[in-house]
Amino acid sequence: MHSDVKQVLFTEEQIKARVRELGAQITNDYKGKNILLCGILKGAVTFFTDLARCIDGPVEFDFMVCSSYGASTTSSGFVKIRKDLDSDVRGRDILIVEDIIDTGVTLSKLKPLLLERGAASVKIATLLSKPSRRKVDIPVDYNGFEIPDAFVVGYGLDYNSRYRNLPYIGVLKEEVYSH
Ligand SMILES: O=P(O)(O)OC[C@H]1O[C@H](OP(=O)(O)OP(=O)(O)O)[C@H](O)[C@@H]1O
Ligand SMILES: Nc1nc2[nH]cnc2c(=O)[nH]1
Repeated sequence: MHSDVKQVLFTEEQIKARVRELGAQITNDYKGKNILLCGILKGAVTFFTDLARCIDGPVEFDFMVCSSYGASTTSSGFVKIRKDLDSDVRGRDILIVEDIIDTGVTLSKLKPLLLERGAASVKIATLLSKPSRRKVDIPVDYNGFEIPDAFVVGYGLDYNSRYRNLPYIGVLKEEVYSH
């Protein structure tokens, strides 16, 4: 375990097993469909690549970069698209892939946007969800794990751009924040 981490919430093995379950569920639900898998960079990248390999069926990849302002305090947080999808989404079955849903503001803006653009369907897969932090009610179609209101890192999630490469999900020691 990294010396900055005080507790491992989910081990590499636990994550792998859960991602396999989600992949099987998605495979079953999307039979006969061609999924446009949309990863929200950067945090989702690890989950995205693992989940994609657990889906048995046709999948295309696309990515977005978003940032939100005011999301932690208000449901009317502003979400800026820093990099848009390359694909024309009209008539496509989109599965948005996120690492974590916190306030829900990011997805509450993205989902209607993709539907407005003419997507046939838009569903959401997230590795982690913090329901106690929700400001906007957003239906989550595939959820890896519900977690309490603790700041977690690893498996794509960062603190100050670090720890994304940890293979597990962990809680940082308080002293790491106070420096
Ligand atoms: O539910 P919300 O409160 O809207 O928060 C969730 C968003 O915040 C995180 O991204 P972040 O802005 O940290 O960027 P990153 O993925 O590049 O780390 C996460 O990946 C989601 O996109
Ligand atoms: N890295 C990281 N980003 C977040 N964004 C919202 N909650 C979290 C969290 O617990 N960890």
